[in-house]
This record gives sequence, C-alpha cells and structure tokens, in this order.
Amino acid sequence: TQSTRPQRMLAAVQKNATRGDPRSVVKAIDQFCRQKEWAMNVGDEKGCILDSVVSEVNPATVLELGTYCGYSTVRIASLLPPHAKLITLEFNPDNAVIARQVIAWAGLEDKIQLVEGASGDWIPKMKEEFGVKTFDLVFLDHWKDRYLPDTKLMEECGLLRKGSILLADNVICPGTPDYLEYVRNSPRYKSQYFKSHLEYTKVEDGLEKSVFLG
Ligand SMILES: CNc1ncnc2c1ncn2[C@@H]1O[C@H](/C=C/CNC(=O)c2cc(-c3ccc(F)cc3)cc(O)c2O)[C@@H](O)[C@H]1O
Ligand SMILES: [Mg+2]
Repeated sequence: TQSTRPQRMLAAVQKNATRGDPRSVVKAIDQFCRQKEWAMNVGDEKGCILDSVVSEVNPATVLELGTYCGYSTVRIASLLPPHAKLITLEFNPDNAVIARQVIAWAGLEDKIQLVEGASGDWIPKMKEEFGVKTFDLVFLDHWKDRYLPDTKLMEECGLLRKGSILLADNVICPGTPDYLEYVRNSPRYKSQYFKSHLEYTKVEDGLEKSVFLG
C-alpha cells in the first residue's frame, strides 16, 4: 500500500537523524523537504526567526496550534528551559501518530504534550485539563482561517496575560488577512512583521510577532 508524505518524512528522520538529538531531527526533515518532497513545515529560514523569538521569550508555557509532523514542536521544545511545557494541538490522527514518533526520536517527550483534537474544543479546557493559567508563547500554524477566531477564543478564556507573545506562521503565504488586520490594528496588541520566505522556496512569506498588552 502507498505510503503518505508524513510517513516518508518520519522514515527520513529514523534513517538520517540521531536518536535524542533534536537538531539532527530538524536537519533531517529540512534535507528531506529540500531534496525529496516539499512539506509544510515552518522550515529552516523561518525556523531561525522562530528560534530567536523562543530564546528571547524563554517561555515556561507554550501552546502550538497545528502540530502536523512535529517539526516546529521539536524546534521549539529543544530551546525550552528545564520544567518548561509545550502543549501542541493536532486533530488529524494520522499526523498525530507521525508527530509522536518524530518527538520521541528527538527525545523530547518529557517537554511536549501532544493533544489530539481541535483547537476550538481544547482552548476552553486548557485550564481545567492541563492546569495552565496563561501561555507565555503561542505558535499559530494551523488552518489559516482559524488564527483569528482562536486568538479571540484565547483572549476570552483568559489564556493570554500582559506580555504573552503570539507568533504566527504564513501571514503572507498562504496568508491570514483577517488575523493580520486584527493584531495590527487592535490597541490590545503590539505587532511586528518578520519578512522571510515560504519554507524551502523563494516565495515571500513571514512571521508576525504580536505582544498582548492586556
Ligand atoms: C482548526 N483547528 C485545528 N486544531 C488542531 N489541529 C489543526 C487545526 N487546524 C489544522 N490542524 C492541523 O494542523 C495542520 C495544518 C496546517 C495548515 N498549514 C497550512 O495550510 C500551510 C500551508 C502552506 C502552503 C503554502 C503555499 C502552498 F502553495 C501550499 C501550502 C505553508 C504552511 O507553512 C502552512 O502551515 C494539519 O496537521 C492539521 O491537521
Ligand atoms: Mg506554516
């Protein structure tokens, strides 16, 4: 039976990366996507911007919306201080199966909680289910038309505090126009655009970093 792209990506990790070495997992996926098959990971170029924001924020609690195969999950978790926690939401069970194995290969299971389900269902339950008060950093990389509704939901559920950082992928390509308009014009956010390129291509894309002002 035909394999899927996530399955082939996982095979590339298991073949080329060293168990317990997150950077080698990231490198193996980037090589697979450059040399074999494009895939919608945040990638190495935008990944460096992601790394610098994570290092600057030094978050104790991180929420990722849209795990996919776990590339950015591993990238973020590899930079977290001890005892920091990353919760990542993924509603496609096939992708979740792959992501769990990528996370395990990187040896980051202790820092990452992959929750299977939809962001809209889980955001309202974060406090009661996971004992999370607020998130220091949220990485948005799921369906692009869900960035805005989920951001409003996080506000309503009190999951953002003064200084919480939202970092959104793909604000140019495929684009998240309603989200961009909101964070750039709302008095409750201070927003900044980091120009880059769509993963593994020369097409323009970028990350939007938005500080919640409370
Ligand atoms: C809505 N709530 C949700 N809750 C939980 N998981 C959710 C989810 N929405 C989507 N997901 C999951 O996130 C992942 C979806 C990510 C969507 N990303 C994109 O569409 C995307 C697409 C591109 C892209 C860019 C150019 C192009 F020509 C083709 C594709 C580039 C990217 O970097 C992207 O992130 C899947 O694993 C999906 O199952
Ligand atoms: Mg993306």
